[in-house]
Amino acid sequence: MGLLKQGQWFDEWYDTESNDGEFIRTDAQFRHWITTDGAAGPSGDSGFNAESGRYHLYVSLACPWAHRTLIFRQLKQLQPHITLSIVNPYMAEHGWTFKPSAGSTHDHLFGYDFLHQLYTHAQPDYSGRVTVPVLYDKQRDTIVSNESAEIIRMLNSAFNDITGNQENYLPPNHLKEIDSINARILKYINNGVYRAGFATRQDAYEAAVIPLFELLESLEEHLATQRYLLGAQVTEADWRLFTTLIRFDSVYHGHFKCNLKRIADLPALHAYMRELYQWPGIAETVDFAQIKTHYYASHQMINPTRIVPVGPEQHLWLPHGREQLQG
Ligand SMILES: N[C@@H](CCC(=O)N[C@@H](CS)C(=O)NCC(=O)O)C(=O)O
Repeated sequence: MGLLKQGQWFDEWYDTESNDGEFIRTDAQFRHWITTDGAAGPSGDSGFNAESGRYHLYVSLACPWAHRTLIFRQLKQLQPHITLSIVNPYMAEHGWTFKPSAGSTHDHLFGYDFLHQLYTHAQPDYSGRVTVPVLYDKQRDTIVSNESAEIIRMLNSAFNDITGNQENYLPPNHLKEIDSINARILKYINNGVYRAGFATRQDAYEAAVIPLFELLESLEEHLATQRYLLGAQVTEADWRLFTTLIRFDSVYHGHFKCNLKRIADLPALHAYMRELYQWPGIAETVDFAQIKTHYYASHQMINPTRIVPVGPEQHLWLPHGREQLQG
């Protein structure tokens, strides 16, 4: 684990000491947008037109943020149009690396060994963390975006004319609600598990775990009568929640000490998660071997023996029974 400073790689763990033991996530720095006609998006430069074969996605199968982008590539049938490289799940002194193993690939664009080389290729004096996902433009030879929340919004609509897939996970009449529920889920769940797991003081850990379970319990209640977060239609908010839920029982419960309950103990949430897992094309984006190897083997300060637990047994193909909920 490390970061770049003025284009130089340093092997350093997250600094929590200057923040009272709390893990604070930094903002992604590449914020351009692919649009249908190349017009500038909400941030960044213009000129990133949606085109088949022009863009390349770098992901880790372990990473919940990168997983969002893989899911949207799948849902929006973008596999033939956006090529893919998958980093090795083990992340140590060099950060993310390219070392083909079960499920991981070479860097198909440059043949680099390390993901940080891609960052300095795009910006030689880059300073900051080297994260996945990365959406790369082969034509302009630069990074379009390394912010998953924005990449999935591009994938949701920019390529519609190319794929003919018009499914919209951001229905305009629900946009405000989606943004508002996303913000709570990001703070207390998606990032909450990391704030619990990376905390280096008891109070910082508890300050993350308690509200995490409060929100999970309230979603359990909500999803007992609502099929999806916003009612009858699956939206972006559901997919953003899903990538944390699906990792919960195998890594966040044990490794990150989020252990008041398992998702398997919350019947509505578990059935909801199973429905999303069983959605066409989604189970193939979930790789538990990579997920467990990444977290348990890479975070040596949390798990010094690097032993990867064998369990838990999961029953993700049990019927979800949620068809009867009307929304
Ligand atoms: N804001 C980013 C966060 C991505 C992120 O934190 N990815 C993690 C993997 S799960 C990463 O690459 N971490 C490497 C590091 O922080 O050094 C996004 O959502 O795209």
